[in-house]
Amino acid sequence: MAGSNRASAFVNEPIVCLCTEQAPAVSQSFQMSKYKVLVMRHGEGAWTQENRFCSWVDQKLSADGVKEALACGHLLREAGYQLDVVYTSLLSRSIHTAWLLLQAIGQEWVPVVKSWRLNERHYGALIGLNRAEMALNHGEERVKQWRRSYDLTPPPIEESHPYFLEIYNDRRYSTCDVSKEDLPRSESLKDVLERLQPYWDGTIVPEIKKGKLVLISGHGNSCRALLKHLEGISDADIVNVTLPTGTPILIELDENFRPTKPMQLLGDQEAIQAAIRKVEDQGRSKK
Ligand SMILES: O=C(OP(=O)(O)O)[C@H](O)COP(=O)(O)O
Repeated sequence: MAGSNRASAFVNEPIVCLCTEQAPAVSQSFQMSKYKVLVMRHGEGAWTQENRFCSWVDQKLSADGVKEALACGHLLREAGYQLDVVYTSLLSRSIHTAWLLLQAIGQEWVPVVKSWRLNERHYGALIGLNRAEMALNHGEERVKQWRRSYDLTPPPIEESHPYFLEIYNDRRYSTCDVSKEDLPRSESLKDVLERLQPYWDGTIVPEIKKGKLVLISGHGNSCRALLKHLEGISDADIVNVTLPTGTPILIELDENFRPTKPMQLLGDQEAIQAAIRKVEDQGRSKK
C-alpha cells in the first residue's frame, strides 16, 4: 500500500519553489491521496564541481555526493519510509545513490531496477563543455534556454566528439529495449519525457498500483521531465524548475495519478533553496 509508507511526521513544511525566480504553476485538487512516490536527483556528481555538462558520460558521485546520498537515506529512515522498489538510470551516479541510500535506510534488500529511459537528458554536442565558459561566450540567457527550455534540442553528438565512443561502445547500452542506433544523439526535455513516459506508464505505474512505495533515483532533467508530467507543469513554467542534488521529493497522487497537494522537497528548506541556487549559478559567466 501507499500505506506501507509511515511517512511524513518528520517532513518539513511543503514547498513548491523549485527555482529562485518564480514558482511553477502546480495543479492542485482536494482528492484523497491514494499513492505516494519519491523522486530524487542523485547526489552531486564529480563533474558538477567542474561545472561541465555530464549527461551520458558515466561520472561517479563526488565526495559530497556520497554524503548527500547517505543523508537522504538517514532522512527517509527517520521519517519511517519503507521502500519496495528503487528505479535508477544506467548511469553510475544514479545507481550508487540508490545503493548508498538503501544502505543508510537499512533496506539493502530492496530491488534496484535500471533503465536507460531514466538516464539524464542527452546533451548532444554540449556534453563535456563548461557552463560558465559557455555563458561567457553565448550569454547567460542563452545557456539558461539550453539548460531549461522544454523543446530546445542541442546539436547532436558527432562521432568525432571526445566522448562519443566512450558512450556508444559501452556494453550497458547493448541491454536497452532499443538498438544502439536508435538511442538518442541529443535530446530536448520534451524528448526525455517521450522516452521516459512509456517506462513510467508501463513499468513503474503498475508497481505503484500494487501498493508499492517506489523511489526513483534519477537525474536533474529526467526528474524534471517526470515532474512536468505528474504535476502538470506547463512548457513555459518548466523553464523555472531547477532540481537540487540529493533531495527526495514526495509526490502524492489520487487514484487517477493526479497530484493531490504540492510536491514536497524533503529536508531543511533553507539548505534546499541554497542547493537550488547553486545549480542555477552554474550557468553564470562568473565575470
Ligand atoms: O548530468 C547532468 O545532470 P545530473 O548531474 O543530474 O546527471 C547535466 O549535465 C545537468 O546539467 P544542467 O543542470 O545544466 O541541466
